[in-house]
Amino acid sequence: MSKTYGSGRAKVSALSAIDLTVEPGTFTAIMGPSGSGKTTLLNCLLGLERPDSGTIHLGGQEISRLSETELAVLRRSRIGVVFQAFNLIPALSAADNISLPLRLAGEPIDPRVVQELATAVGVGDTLARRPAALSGGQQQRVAIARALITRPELVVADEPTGSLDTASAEAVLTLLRSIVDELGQQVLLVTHDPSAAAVADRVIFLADGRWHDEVSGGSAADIAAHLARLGRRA
Ligand SMILES: Nc1ncnc2c1ncn2[C@@H]1O[C@H](COP(=O)(O)OP(=O)(O)OP(=O)(O)O)[C@@H](O)[C@H]1O
Repeated sequence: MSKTYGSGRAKVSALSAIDLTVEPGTFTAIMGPSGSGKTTLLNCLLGLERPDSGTIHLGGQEISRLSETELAVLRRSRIGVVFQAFNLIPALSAADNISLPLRLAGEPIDPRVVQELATAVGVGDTLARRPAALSGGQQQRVAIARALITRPELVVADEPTGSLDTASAEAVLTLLRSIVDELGQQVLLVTHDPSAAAVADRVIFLADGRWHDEVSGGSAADIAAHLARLGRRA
């Protein structure tokens, strides 16, 4: 898959010759220096950007060929997204934030299911509160519950621990790991943090918009050393 921005002298090759298949039940991290194409890759996967050429597969389906309407349905029902900045709606309670994707899809909301999911991610006793009355770690757990409420095949997490203290970050990573191990869903994590990436089964390194290489089962130290070599190259 390739993606170019601009034209003529302003042309930037954001991604070149990337062929990515994210397998069910796996945890994949994407790393790379600033400008290496991580956000572009996520945006293509979410259907927010279209690759110029090539393919993206999700669960055996080629999503790069879907229409805008099909992509909107895909984003609403088959992919859950977690951002660094939580992106919760301030005026809504935690419970209403969690159930928002169902409401937007016009699907019925079962308060017991919301309660069960909130309890599973560790915010079962804060459902009536608005985001401002929650800690950063609690807000991210609410955001993860919101990402999971439609039972998506894929959860995409873009620097989900970037705004959290170390203890909350570790708790969120453990939670993301359990989504893969216990629920069998797949997680794709974009991170600059080698200790976050070490939670993944497989770490893909991008450099200059290209798939550079990958490491499976590496420790945080292995991943940091790899990233440092890439950074020196860039
Ligand atoms: N909308 C755009 N128009 C033009 N160029 C863009 C656009 N979006 C990204 N780029 C360029 O594409 C390349 C890849 O950018 P991208 O944001 O995907 O990198 P990244 O790895 O996510 O970086 P960071 O870690 O800093 O967020 C960069 O050279 C960037 O300047």
